[in-house]
Amino acid sequence: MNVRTNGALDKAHTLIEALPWLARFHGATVVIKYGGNAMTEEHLRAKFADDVVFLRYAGLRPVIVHGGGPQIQAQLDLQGIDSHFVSGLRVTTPEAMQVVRMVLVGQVNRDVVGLINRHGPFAVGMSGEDAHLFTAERKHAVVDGVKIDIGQVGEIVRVDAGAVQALLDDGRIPVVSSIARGDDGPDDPGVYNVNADTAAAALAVALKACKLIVLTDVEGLYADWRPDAPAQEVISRIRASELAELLPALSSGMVPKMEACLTAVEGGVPQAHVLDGRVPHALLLEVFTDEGIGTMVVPDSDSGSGASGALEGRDSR
Ligand SMILES: Nc1ncnc2c1ncn2[C@@H]1O[C@H](COP(=O)(O)OP(=O)(O)O)[C@@H](O)[C@H]1O
Ligand SMILES: CC(=O)N[C@@H](CCC(=O)OP(=O)(O)O)C(=O)O
Repeated sequence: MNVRTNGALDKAHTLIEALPWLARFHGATVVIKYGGNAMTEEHLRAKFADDVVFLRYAGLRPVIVHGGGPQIQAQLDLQGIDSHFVSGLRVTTPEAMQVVRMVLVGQVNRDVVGLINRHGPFAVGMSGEDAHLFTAERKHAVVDGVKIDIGQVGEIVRVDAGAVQALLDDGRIPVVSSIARGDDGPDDPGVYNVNADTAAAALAVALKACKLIVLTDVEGLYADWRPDAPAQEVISRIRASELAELLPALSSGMVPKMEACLTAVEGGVPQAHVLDGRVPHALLLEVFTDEGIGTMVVPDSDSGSGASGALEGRDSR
């Protein structure tokens, strides 16, 4: 066998490794939260779009919910509007809300749609306000047992996924901004800012997705996280009850991310993942390889033994 044949065999092996996953996920809905580095670095942005369109051609039904925290922050800074975070959520004044909505719906959503549509007429953008997709009520943060007003931040109380389902049935890739319409009486400000991880989880539950995948800028959930500490250990698989125990000890952006994974799994989504968006083709590595990558959250009832053969490797990680 020559070197060229070896290379071809490697490629064939890679394709065959994907076979059980292709069979398992054919026709399944996957909700992907797009954010972090994967969203800001040009070469990763192109690979993300390749992966999403690959999933679609492979017979899955991908739905994108995008973030945009850094883009919002840049615009707030430019306009001299003060903003800070409490428990991973942006304190949102009416002035900040206008910027959040403009940046997410008018800028980031358009960018993501354009990126995917380089491959063809797949992506259709929508705000969570459209067709009553997300309805929210005012959310308060609780710090050390004290309730704190964080402005126009919403807690999703209803999801009407009809418009998203219709787009999926039409072969499209819905791209959703995490803005919700308000519906809480006379004080209702009309529109709420929702953390994008939280919005993705709510949509994954409503769509009965087979996976929620959250892309971020770390390898996954670190067992003992400290900023700038080298070589930290990533938790590759965690059950819902173990995660619930760990949640109070988590900090910053990981709080809404892991809460989102827990909400999804407790709401019936069989697997929720946090993946490193800095790794090129992270999505394909998670969905179509035996090992998977990042952190996988599973229900307590998950036995950890796969259906057969190659599935066992990853399902028991
Ligand atoms: N246990 C943990 N494991 C991993 N990252 C953590 C942990 N606790 C806090 N973090 C921080 O959370 C950040 C991810 O949240 P965030 O910056 O909001 O991501 P994104 O922009 O992708 O939504 C990581 O970059 C890291 O600084
Ligand atoms: C309430 C709240 O915090 N909303 C977020 C919405 C965007 C988001 O979640 O973006 P990332 O996923 O990039 O962090 C914000 O205003 O930044």
